[in-house]
Amino acid sequence: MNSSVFLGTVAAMYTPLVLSPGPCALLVSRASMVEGRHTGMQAALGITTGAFLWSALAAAGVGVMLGQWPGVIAALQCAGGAYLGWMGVALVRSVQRPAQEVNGDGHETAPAQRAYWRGLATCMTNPQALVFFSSLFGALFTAEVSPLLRLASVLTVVGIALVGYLGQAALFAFPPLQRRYQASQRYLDGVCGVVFLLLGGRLLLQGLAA
Ligand SMILES: NC(=[NH2+])NCCC[C@H](N)C(=O)O
Repeated sequence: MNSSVFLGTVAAMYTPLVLSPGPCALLVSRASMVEGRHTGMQAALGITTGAFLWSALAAAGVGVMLGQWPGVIAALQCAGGAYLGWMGVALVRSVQRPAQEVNGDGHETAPAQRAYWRGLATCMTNPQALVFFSSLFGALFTAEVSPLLRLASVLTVVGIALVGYLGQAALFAFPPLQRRYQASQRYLDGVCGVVFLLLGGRLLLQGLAA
């Protein structure tokens, strides 16, 4: 496979992952709608850092090795499940709190900075990312792939993540969308929370059963 076909394959595989709905997309869109574009962008940067780490691991061949150590996959599934579940519980609980507190700044000392770390943690424990980078994507990097092409692949992933998630952050900071979200925040947060809880629970069960 020549280099441009290889990088085209990387892009064609990764782009649908970025565009598909999931915990990362939820995190960025919610951060942008609730706390504004700056916080949404920090979440996007955190996710991009995670995409960099995942793709670098995959390009270094660790992704495929992971698939051969079921214990590591199981541990990651448990960690990911617990993290998603914890975010789900926090969202569901926020629904019961008085409205101001949900948006309140009292304990949200550095939401933007926190959003970065949340983005990174969400990406690293994202079940979709785990499956993608440890199997499909990891399998691209056979022994013949040169180090330069591996590096270019990582940069391709980082570029797509950056454009995709910063784009989502900008889109959801659009005032009419923000207003609409804020009008039904409790309802949407409850739904997001339950989705996170279900995803997390399923992942945890998979990890424990493995
Ligand atoms: N590095 C990533 N982009 N992670 C996978 C993201 C999958 C999905 N789009 C989500 O938002 O959850």
